[in-house]
Amino acid sequence: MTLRIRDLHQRYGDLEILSIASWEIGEGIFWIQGENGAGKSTLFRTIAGMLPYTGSLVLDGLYDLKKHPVDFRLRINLGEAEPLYPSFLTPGDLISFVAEAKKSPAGQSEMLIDALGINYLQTPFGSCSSGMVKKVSLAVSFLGKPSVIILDEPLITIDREARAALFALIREYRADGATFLLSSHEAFRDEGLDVTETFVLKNKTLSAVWDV
Ligand SMILES: Nc1ncnc2c1ncn2[C@@H]1O[C@H](COP(=O)(O)OP(=O)(O)OP(=O)(O)O)[C@@H](O)[C@H]1O
Repeated sequence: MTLRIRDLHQRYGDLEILSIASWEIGEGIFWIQGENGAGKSTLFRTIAGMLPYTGSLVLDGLYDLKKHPVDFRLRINLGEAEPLYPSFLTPGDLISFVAEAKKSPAGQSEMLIDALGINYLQTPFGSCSSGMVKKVSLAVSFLGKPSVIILDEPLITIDREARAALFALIREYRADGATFLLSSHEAFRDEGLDVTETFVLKNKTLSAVWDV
């Protein structure tokens, strides 16, 4: 079992966004659908250990986020839908910092920088285009040896070449055992991605979708 959720509740103030009694996935590529505001980004941030929650989240059958926060976070990466970084920081700074935190193997940062065409390593984020910021956020979500990579709306703002490079990386990491949770309002059908299962987030919970 790659990821197991039990009795997960997530709220902002008095507003409950998630109430998931039980959800489990093995290895694969999972597409998470949902209308605007359904709570996909909230779900992803919660699974990535970025928001307080009640319930249990277990990765690889071994690491409970509450009991093993460091081991859990080392093995799960999140690429945010609309990433925001301090304007004074450069892509080079961010990539080196995350590479160290994620125990990235030698040469991996350079491979990702090259694959995604990141050519403004020393330009502060404040002067980078939104597509460049997004490419950097995608690059850092592949650093280390993650069991699960969550990509929230990975296709927004990136150009055609970066899109092709992203799908190639997803296929490569999947072949190496990584599991993906992807959200997108666009279908992935034409991209040659073998989606294992599709779920829809609706009424605060996840349900399987059989006929997409
Ligand atoms: N920090 C926050 N504080 C309070 N409410 C929030 C916060 N973040 C999100 N919400 C609310 O929680 C709900 C779920 O938002 P979320 O961004 O998770 O949805 P989403 O499915 O990712 O939407 P979209 O497809 O539009 O990106 C929305 O009603 C949103 O307004």
